[in-house]
Amino acid sequence: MHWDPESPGRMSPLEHALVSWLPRRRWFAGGGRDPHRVEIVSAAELTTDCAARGALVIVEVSYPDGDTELYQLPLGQRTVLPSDIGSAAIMAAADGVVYDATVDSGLMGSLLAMIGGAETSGSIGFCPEPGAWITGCEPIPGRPLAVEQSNTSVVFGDRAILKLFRRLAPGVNPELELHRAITGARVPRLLGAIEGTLRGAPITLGVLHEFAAGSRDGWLLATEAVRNLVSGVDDGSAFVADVELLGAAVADVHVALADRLGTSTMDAEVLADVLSDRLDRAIVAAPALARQADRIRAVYRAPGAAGEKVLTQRVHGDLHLGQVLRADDGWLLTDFEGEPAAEDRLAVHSPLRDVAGMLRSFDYAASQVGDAWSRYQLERWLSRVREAFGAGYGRESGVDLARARSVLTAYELDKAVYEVAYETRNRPSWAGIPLRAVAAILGG
Ligand SMILES: Nc1ncnc2c1ncn2[C@@H]1O[C@H](COP(=O)(O)OP(=O)(O)O)[C@@H](O)[C@H]1O
Ligand SMILES: O=P(O)(O)O[C@H]1O[C@H](CO)[C@@H](O[C@H]2O[C@H](CO)[C@@H](O)[C@H](O)[C@H]2O)[C@H](O)[C@H]1O
Repeated sequence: MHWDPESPGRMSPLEHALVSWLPRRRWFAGGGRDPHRVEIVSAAELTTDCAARGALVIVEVSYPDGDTELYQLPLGQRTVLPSDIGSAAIMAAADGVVYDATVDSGLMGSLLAMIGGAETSGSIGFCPEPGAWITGCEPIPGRPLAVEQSNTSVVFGDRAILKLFRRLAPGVNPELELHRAITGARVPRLLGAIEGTLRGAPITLGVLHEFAAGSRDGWLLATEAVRNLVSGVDDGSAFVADVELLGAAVADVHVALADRLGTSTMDAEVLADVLSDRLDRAIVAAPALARQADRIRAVYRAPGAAGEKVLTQRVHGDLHLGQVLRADDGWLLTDFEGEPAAEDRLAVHSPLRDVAGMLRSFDYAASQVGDAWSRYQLERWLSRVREAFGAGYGRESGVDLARARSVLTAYELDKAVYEVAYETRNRPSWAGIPLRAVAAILGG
């Protein structure tokens, strides 16, 4: 097949086509660089009952500066294409077109059935979780989510959602590792996974979860609440009450992670060094931060100066309103992969890191509208939201956020600094939101 690995050194026609196709994908993380070489390093053939061939392919992308990255490409090949294939087509060959298979509902159905059937293909295993309804299931057509993010998620009849990781790193993906550990906590139920080995190391290609049908994400709900507040539809109290439940859900997940994966302590000086390294990297993307660097580092050092120890554990790592779903029976936390492209040298953090992420997210939501009167209203609403989140979090975890103020402030500042870099790279017109937060924390 076109996706069979070639002998090293030569690029196949498909690899050539991928050199220009890949950088145009939303999930491609090359940071504006164009690869000069793509090599197929693994291909696991799919078992299909439709008129298509398919495979889960792993490619290694090389850049002129010597850097390399691994990506997963689910590929299909057909002579008669599915309708609406759009930009999924990669290469036309005499025996059919090769395309991104996530748009092919039949091939995605085959993938689901392979997980249900506990199949293996090459070095890849399709693994149902014990007792999950997926075991032995028939293929259900799958449709990709309209919003493409860092990865590609495919929904099966509102029953299951399969996240196919795009950029791959050796090792078990934390999304799978943490979900397996905290089954029963406020996260969507894990139904299965696609995992295997590459060059002798474990690798996770996909995770399958119960789909939270009818749920809405926290960002939609928060920005709707902000609009309703400023247009006088209501006083924002309904969302404030819901945020207390969100605080309790985050605490529930933290308690489960601590119970099942353990806790440890860290000197606050170590945390200050880690946050300081992150600041150095943020300054590369957003040099304007350099002017405030000394004052930022002073905030990071404050807990150490007070002789504090920091309780650490596995955490979510990139918690914000877009990562929480309000389902009929309460909030669920999703997407445990941590920050995209995280270069953090710590595997564990204080759970206050996630609390800080949510607090920053409320600020983002409140920054979506803006004249002087609404700013005044929104500042008051924001205090209520922060208080409600802290109350729910404290009730469920026993942690009094007011007593953890200096560590929490260090994490809030760290998140705002990260956001300045993230926005400068990805959405420059949003950079003012975290820049104002950095100034407010330093001034307060
Ligand atoms: N179990 C689920 N049920 C319903 N929607 C979900 C579920 N898990 C994730 N989603 C939605 O799918 C989208 C992509 O998920 P996410 O984990 O954030 O992917 P990515 O890693 O690509 O950022 C998000 O909009 C999220 O709200
Ligand atoms: O969802 P991802 O894991 O890709 O997270 C990245 O992108 C987020 C934006 O989509 C970014 O979040 C920032 O913007 C959000 C509003 O769009 C806001 O709610 C968050 O608080 C803010 O951090 C996230 O930081 C980034 O890692």
